Amino acid sequence: MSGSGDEEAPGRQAIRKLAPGRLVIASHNPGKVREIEALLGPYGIQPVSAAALDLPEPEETGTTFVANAELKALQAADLSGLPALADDSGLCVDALNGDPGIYSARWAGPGKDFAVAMRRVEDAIAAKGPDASRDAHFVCALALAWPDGHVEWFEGRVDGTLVWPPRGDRGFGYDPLFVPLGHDISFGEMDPEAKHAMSHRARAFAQLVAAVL
Ligand SMILES: O=P(O)(O)OP(=O)(O)OP(=O)(O)OC[C@H]1O[C@@H](n2cnc3c(O)ncnc32)[C@H](O)[C@@H]1O
Ligand SMILES: [Mg+2]
Repeated sequence: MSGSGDEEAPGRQAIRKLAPGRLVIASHNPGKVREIEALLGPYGIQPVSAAALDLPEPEETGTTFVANAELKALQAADLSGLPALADDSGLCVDALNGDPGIYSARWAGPGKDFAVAMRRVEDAIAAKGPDASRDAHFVCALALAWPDGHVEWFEGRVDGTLVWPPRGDRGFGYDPLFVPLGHDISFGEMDPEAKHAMSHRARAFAQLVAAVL
C-alpha cells in the first residue's frame, strides 16, 4: 500500500483484523472453494466454507453476476457474524448472446451435472449453424461483505474459445470446454497454478487484493 497517515477505508481495517482470522467462503461449489482457498493461501486468512457452517444456499434472484455475488456474501455474513466472500461466475458464449451467463449453474440441472450442461452449450451453438462463433468468456464477480452490511465487489474476465468434445478432467464445471486465448489446452487440462495465472477468478481476486489486503 502506498501513502502514509491516510485513514484506512473501513473495509481495509476490517480485513486486516481478519488475518489470521476467519473468512467465510460463501459458496457451496467445492471446485470454487478449492480455488478461492488457494488464492487466499498467501494472505494468512483461515477460510471456512458456507457448507462447513451449514449455511443455506440462497436463491440467486439477481440479474447480474455482481448482484448475485452480493446477495450470497451478505446472507453468509449476516448468518455467520463473520466477513464473507462470495463468487458469482459463469460462462458467456457469444453465439448464444451471452448465455448461459448467470444461469451457468442452472444449465446443469438439479443434479448439477456438467456433462449435461456442456452438451447443452454445444447443442445450442450447433443449432446456430456451422459458421457460429465459438468465442466465449468466463466472468467472475467477487463480493466481500461484513456483518454490518458493508460490501465491496470486484470483477474479472478471461476470453477464449470452446472446443468439442470436452478435454481434460481437472478443474470443474465448464473447464473442459474452454481454451483460453493464446493457449492450446483447456482449463480442464491445465495445472491449477496455470489456471490461477489467468482465470476470471484470479483476475477478480487480484483486484480484491489490490483494494483490500
Ligand atoms: O453459488 P455457489 O454456491 O458459489 O456455487 P454455484 O456452482 O451455484 O456457482 P454460481 O452460481 O456462481 O454458478 C456458476 C457456474 O459457472 C461455472 N463456472 C464458474 N466458474 C468456473 C470455472 O472457473 N470453471 C468452470 N466453470 C465455472 C460453474 O459450473 C458454476 O456452477
Ligand atoms: Mg450458485
